[in-house]
Amino acid sequence: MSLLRVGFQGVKGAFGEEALYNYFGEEVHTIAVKNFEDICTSLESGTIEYGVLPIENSSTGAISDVYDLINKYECHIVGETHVKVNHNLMGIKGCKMEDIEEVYSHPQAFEQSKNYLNNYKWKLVPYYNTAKSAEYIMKQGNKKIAAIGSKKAAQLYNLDILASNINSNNTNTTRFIILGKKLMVNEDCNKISVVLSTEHKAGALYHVLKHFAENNINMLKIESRPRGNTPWEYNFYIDFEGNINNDIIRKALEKMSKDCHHFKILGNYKQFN
Ligand SMILES: O=C(O)C(=O)C[C@]1(C(=O)O)C=C[C@@H](O)C=C1
Repeated sequence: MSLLRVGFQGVKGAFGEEALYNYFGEEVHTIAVKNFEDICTSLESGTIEYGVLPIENSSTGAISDVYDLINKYECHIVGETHVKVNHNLMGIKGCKMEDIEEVYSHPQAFEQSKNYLNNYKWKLVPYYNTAKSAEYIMKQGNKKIAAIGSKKAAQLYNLDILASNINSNNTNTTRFIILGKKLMVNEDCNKISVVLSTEHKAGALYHVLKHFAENNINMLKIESRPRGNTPWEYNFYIDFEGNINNDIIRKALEKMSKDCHHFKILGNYKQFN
């Protein structure tokens, strides 16, 4: 039997890899890619059947690049999972705090560890991914550079942890989405994500959102992102409860789409709890 090919960003020890195993279990063929966008292009080309991307963090909010990607590419959200994210400062064996001059990590990790990092004057170097930063530190073998990442990354790349759990918030959690090529709906799906844009006129968004209230549909989240080529116009990403095979939901979605310029169902999946 051939294993499912599932992609994550980074290298072994990335939080994305942990999310992947949480969702699919260990019996999968994992494929590591360099950038978030590579997950979407790999789905498009068929190199992977599913991909895992971080979309939101409990302390720092939306991961905007991923919001933009799921609108840009023909991919769909087929699931979600949460990972408790604890960040650790790590350096090569024998490295001491006073040796450190530069710290490598993903910008999200810097943001999530802001309070701790504010106590030091280190140069923060944004890098592809937390685990990729740990791997880089190992390869450099230089005591002046450290990385921020998972405990697993420290173990895998033979690094010493100099400070553990440096995240500002001890409930720090990242929500990951599972992307597939097609919309997948079964009776367990209870969360829907859509992206839409409206005309730039008074009441336009209200006319879309009123369908939620009128049909007693519970909205879970709304996020806005610039549309890019039309300054000061926005795409709205909305998560709400429901299954698209339900008549009330289907009719509400039809009406909503008529009140929008752009309307795309991103996915119907089982909410993580
Ligand atoms: O997966 C990783 O290790 C990453 O570096 C990415 C990422 C992210 O983009 O949010 C994943 C989880 C944490 O929130 C910090 C960083």
